[in-house]
Amino acid sequence: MRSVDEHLASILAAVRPLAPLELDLMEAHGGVLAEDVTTPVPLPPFDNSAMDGYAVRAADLAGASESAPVTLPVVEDIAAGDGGIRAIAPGHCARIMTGAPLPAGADAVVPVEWTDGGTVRVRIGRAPAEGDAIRRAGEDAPAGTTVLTAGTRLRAPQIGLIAGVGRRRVLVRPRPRVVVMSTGSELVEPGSPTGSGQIWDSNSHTLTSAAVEAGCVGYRHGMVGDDPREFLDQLDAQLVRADAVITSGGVSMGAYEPVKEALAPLGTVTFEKVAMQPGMPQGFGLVGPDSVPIFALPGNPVSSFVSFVVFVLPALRRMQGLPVEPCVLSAVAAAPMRSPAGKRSFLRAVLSRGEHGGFLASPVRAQGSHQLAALASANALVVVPEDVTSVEPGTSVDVLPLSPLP
Ligand SMILES: Nc1nc2c(c(=O)[nH]1)N[C@H]1C(S)=C(S)[C@@H](COP(=O)(O)OP(=O)(O)OC[C@H]3O[C@@H](n4cnc5c(N)ncnc54)[C@H](O)[C@@H]3O)O[C@H]1N2
Ligand code: MOO
Repeated sequence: MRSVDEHLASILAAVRPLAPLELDLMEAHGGVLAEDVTTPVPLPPFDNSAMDGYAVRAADLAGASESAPVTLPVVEDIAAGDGGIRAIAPGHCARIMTGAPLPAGADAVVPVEWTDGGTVRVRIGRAPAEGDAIRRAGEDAPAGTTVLTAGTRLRAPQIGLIAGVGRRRVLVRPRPRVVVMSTGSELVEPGSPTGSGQIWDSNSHTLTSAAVEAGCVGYRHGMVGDDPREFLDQLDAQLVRADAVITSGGVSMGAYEPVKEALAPLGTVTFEKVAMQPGMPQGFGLVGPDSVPIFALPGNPVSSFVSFVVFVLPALRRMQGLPVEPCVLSAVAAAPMRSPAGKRSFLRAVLSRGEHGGFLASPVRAQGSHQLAALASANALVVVPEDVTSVEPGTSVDVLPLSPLP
């Protein structure tokens, strides 16, 4: 039997990062930056007001209070976007709005709430300190600063930042397009009634969602029956839109194993027994003229999801130019756990904060590779190494979190 590490290494050796493309920001969203982004201007680009109020010279208001307010003439109104060059002389002030450029000579902004709101003269009942309510040019990032580095996932704030430094297009590794196909003549599309012996196709939904959560574009092709010819035809039609293909089912020892029967003769996809639980039967290889990676995962719902986490996720990260090492946490086992000798087990568990701030891993009650409800109640996988058959409560275990940390 092949080890988990050997199987993963052979996958990673075959998978390359996608070529970077220059994309418009809205298309780049979700991709991974393939260049460093430097701001050509300071951020903010000019000194401006943080409040709606009055731009003043702080010295003019020294000692101002509610009982001894100071009245200043208002020489002008400055709105956000106002492009003129403005200045205030000693003993004067300007009405100013949030985001408007600070006039020369002003060194503080008094919020309108401290005043009577006057437009010709204004009475101010509190003394500001120098610099109050002023946003200085470059205080967020001086001109020439690298504000984002290659390898950063472009989520909403990063997209906003690139727009904020004036760029419309950016070089990214695009989101890999992942086609997901389920096989099995027992499968029915959810929403349609099942007949005797039939079940609804959950795997294509799980795996497409997992691909999207991994930063990819997911194309759920849905189900193919148990005919290898039909499977190959449909695969062929899907390859035009695929950077990777994931299939589930049809890879074990049964009489009808369409994925294995269709792909094994190609000579570019190999089927292995991997020493893990769940997820033992695995296929991986390259298909089509563009050598698209294909992951032929086992059909049991928990097995296919665990296989995704252990093998597909690192490959999809490699395709995006991201580090592939999983985030492994250390937790204390809250209950006993068992694992077959010679296999690496991935037990479904709930990770929580323990009494002393560390993590506690509580295995969920049902550990069968068909038990989807139990999987959905878990937020982590406890990894039990090949040479360990029993884990006692209170001992330390490695854990792969499946969702944001508790
Ligand atoms: N004689 C042996 N039998 C089996 C072995 C073995 O080594 N020798 N391995 C077992 C293990 S481990 C696994 S895992 C499964 C893998 O089987 P397949 O990949 O061939 O998958 P299927 O037989 O098509 O389905 C297995 C199971 O999963 C259900 N399934 C499949 N697709 C879906 C889907 N899209 N949505 C929901 N459920 C799905 C299917 O109905 C079966 O119950 O083989 C064991 N057998
Ligand atoms: O290895 Mo199978 O994936 O246990 O059910």
